[in-house]
Amino acid sequence: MSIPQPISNLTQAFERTGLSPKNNNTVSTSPTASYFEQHRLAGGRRAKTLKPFSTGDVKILLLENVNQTALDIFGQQGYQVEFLKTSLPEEELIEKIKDVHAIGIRSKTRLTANVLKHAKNLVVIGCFCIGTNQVDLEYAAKNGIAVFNSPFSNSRSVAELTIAEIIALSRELGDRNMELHNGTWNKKSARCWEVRGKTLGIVGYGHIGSQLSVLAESLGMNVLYYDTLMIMSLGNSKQVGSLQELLNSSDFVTLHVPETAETKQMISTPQLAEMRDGAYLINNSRGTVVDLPALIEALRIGKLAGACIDVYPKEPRANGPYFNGHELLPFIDELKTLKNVILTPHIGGSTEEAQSAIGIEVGTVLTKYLNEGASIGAVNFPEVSLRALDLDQENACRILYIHQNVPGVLKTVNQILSDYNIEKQFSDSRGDIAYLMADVSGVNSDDIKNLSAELEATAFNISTRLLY
Ligand SMILES: NC(=O)C1=CN([C@@H]2O[C@H](COP(=O)(O)OP(=O)(O)OC[C@H]3O[C@@H](n4cnc5c(N)ncnc54)[C@H](O)[C@@H]3O)[C@@H](O)[C@H]2O)C=CC1
Ligand SMILES: O=C(O)CCC(=O)C(=O)O
Repeated sequence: MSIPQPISNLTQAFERTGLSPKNNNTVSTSPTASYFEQHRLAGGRRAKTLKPFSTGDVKILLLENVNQTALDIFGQQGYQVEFLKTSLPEEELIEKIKDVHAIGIRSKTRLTANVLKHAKNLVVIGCFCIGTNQVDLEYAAKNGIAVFNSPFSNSRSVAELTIAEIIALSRELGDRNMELHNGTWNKKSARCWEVRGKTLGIVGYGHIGSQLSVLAESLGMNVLYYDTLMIMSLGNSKQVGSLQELLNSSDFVTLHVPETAETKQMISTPQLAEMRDGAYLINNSRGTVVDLPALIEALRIGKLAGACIDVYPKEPRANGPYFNGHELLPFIDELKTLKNVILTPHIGGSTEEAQSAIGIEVGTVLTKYLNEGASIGAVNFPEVSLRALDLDQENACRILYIHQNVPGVLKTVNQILSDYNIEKQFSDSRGDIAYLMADVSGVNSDDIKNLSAELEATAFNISTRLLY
């Protein structure tokens, strides 16, 4: 596995290749030839390599041990990458985010409005995971920062872990393992079951829930699911009309919903009371979805026969002991005293396959956004893309204009562009934000500077980038 180059080495490498930054405060959007080797246009035409309007280099901060595959992609672009294995405390994050153009995180780094307001050069955020609840998506959009995630690259890993946990709970594997590690032989079958013929209740039948449904049926389980949307049942699974119906009818309940206001503590004392006596609960979604003290009580009184928990209301920033007053401690201390409780450190999506696929997926979309402006797949932003300019298109530039979604913008923009030939143009909006991409020909470098200045000066401007 190659180790990311320190920034100083990268700078030297840029100097050798003549791509050295002259001004570190501006965004370079200069992809390397290798990127465009992979991006040929249909019909054998070659995509034109868009060069930066402003000189400088893209600086990317990657936190939380993002996979090597992403580092390789950014490395090929010649971006300056700073890579850290952990997330950062807020003050350090604010310091580091000040001058980066892109940031890559996983589930722990909180990109709040307070952090993002310091990110003056930030163009794009990559969540190298499914969940995006850790980012203030609205604040980011209003400030012209697109956010991308990886919607399904780790879904299978979570589904497989859940299958393993269903069997582990049913056979009390965690306890038998601990006992033998601690010197006790305890061969027992009482209250240990096969999973065949049991009912699995899935809350949230999205990418993970539906994949899990197929795997569970292959083990001979009956599958029920509850979702706020009407979703096609896979195999013999059945959608139920209410959470209560699912809780009443399931031997295992597993949660696969996102963190939202509606899912906060959706499993608390009343819902636990609705579960079957001796049922099991699995939470591999988000820590806020389950009321942990209520779960602890349900386990303590024997209402539930066991639980698996992968996610917690507040999780440690880095690997290692979480003691020293961490919020997790009181919960874990109580959970440790209970039978048949399996605790994992948020590893649902942590497999080599998932992390490598996520690195490639998010690395690629961030690169496309930085280099071409394509926002397809953004979770907080209008989704816009244009086919590339042809290699032989001289004197052309691409305008990326993020603006407030108010009447009169296009009139103003088209007025500014009216002296040039607009090759193609596309615009879309999402809530208060709109994004216009236009390829304009017949422009020289002075025209490009003027266009940029005029667009930035419009009253609706949030962010303007020009690529040529
Ligand atoms: N433990 C881990 O390492 C991982 C955890 N996750 C968590 O799992 C969650 C689910 O992931 P996916 O299946 O990919 O998401 P998804 O978006 O494909 O599916 C979520 C489903 O939940 C449903 N839903 C939303 N609110 C609901 C509610 N109040 N009641 C019932 N259903 C509701 C949605 O309609 C959707 O069908 C993620 O948002 C993430 O927080 C994801 C990956 C790894
Ligand atoms: O692997 C991670 O860091 C987070 C996984 C997760 O929870 C997600 O993908 O939403």
